[in-house]
Amino acid sequence: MDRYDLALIGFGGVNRALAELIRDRGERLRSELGFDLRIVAITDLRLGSLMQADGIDVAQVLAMRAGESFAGLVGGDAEARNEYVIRNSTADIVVEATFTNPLDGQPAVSHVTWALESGKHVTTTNKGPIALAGAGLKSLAAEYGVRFEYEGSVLSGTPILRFAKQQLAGAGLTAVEGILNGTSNYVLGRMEAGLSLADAVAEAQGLGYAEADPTADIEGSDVQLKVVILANELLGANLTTADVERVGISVVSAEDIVAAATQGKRWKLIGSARRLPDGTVTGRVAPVAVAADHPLQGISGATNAVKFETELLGDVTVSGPGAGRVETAYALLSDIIAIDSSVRSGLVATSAV
Ligand SMILES: NC(=O)C1=CN([C@@H]2O[C@H](COP(=O)(O)OP(=O)(O)OC[C@H]3O[C@@H](n4cnc5c(N)ncnc54)[C@H](O)[C@@H]3O)[C@@H](O)[C@H]2O)C=CC1
Ligand SMILES: N[C@@H](CC=O)C(=O)O
Repeated sequence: MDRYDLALIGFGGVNRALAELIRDRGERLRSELGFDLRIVAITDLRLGSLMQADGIDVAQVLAMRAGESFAGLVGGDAEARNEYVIRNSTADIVVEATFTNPLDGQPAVSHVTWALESGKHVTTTNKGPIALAGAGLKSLAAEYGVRFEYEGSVLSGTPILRFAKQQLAGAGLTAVEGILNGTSNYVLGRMEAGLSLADAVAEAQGLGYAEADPTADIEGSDVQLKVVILANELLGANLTTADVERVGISVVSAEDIVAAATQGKRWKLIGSARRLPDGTVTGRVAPVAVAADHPLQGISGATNAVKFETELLGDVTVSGPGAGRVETAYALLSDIIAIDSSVRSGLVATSAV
């Protein structure tokens, strides 16, 4: 396959960054990866829908200003006609990057369902579909002979899901623990520097780290979804969010931060999943004041880190970007590379369109 056509569902920070990568690095990606990427459809609540089977002029849509809509363009419509576009566009791959809904994953679960049912591969950075409907969507992908990829759902562009599945296979993974949210880690660091919680959150929003509703970052529900994903994907569990106890960083006051610093400690929001001796898997999210000798103490800003506890290797810790528009767009690219690999090895078709 020498080209994949993409439908972008949601055109916010992450999918715009993917479009910019295609615009700015298309040639380089082609020579490094052996295929072209072309965008043939976009939908967004604020812009509407656009379908152009011969390829959308990416520079033109990236230059559109707030308040403009796709309605005036050939193949454009003022409404985000997600189901129609997902089912009827000529895309090989649907790229889902709408808001994460931590309650039921909708409408992203439907977006992924429609794409798989219409024989299109899916890549998503949206945590809702995999944490809240992962098993069903994976079965659907298998039924329709397409790939469902979601590397960016945990640690954005840092490829810890594939790393653990492929490189730690057979090592006897027993627990996963880490800093899994870039916004809260950034905010805690800025509060150490004297900023208020609200000002620090505003900075994280400006940098593209925060969820559309940053309560998910601050109150821990974003990490709760990620703990569910890690437990189910890597520890063979079947957890739901109700199984994962959750406390967010709003309980940590400026005074708590100063008090921890006087003891050489730093507050971190830690998410963990652990297999107990009886085989059950537990999950937890809570802020912890970690001491200087803790491997996660030095992880600052939007950087995240995960410690994998294994029977054969002991602890293996991976750190890298946990949030950010370009970093997360890279996760989508890594998923497309995984899809290409399956297509080239004959495991799946380009798409069933
Ligand atoms: N920004 C980051 O660092 C990371 C983000 N993610 C996830 O990636 C996804 C996208 O993130 P961002 O681009 O940062 O969010 P964003 O808020 O910048 O963009 C989301 C876009 O989706 C659109 N949208 C929402 N609901 C829609 C619907 N029903 N139909 C059509 N369009 C819709 C919005 O208008 C918005 O433009 C989210 O689910 C987020 O949790 C995952 C890892 C890191
Ligand atoms: N808002 C999230 C984005 C990635 O999942 C974070 O800050 O980690």
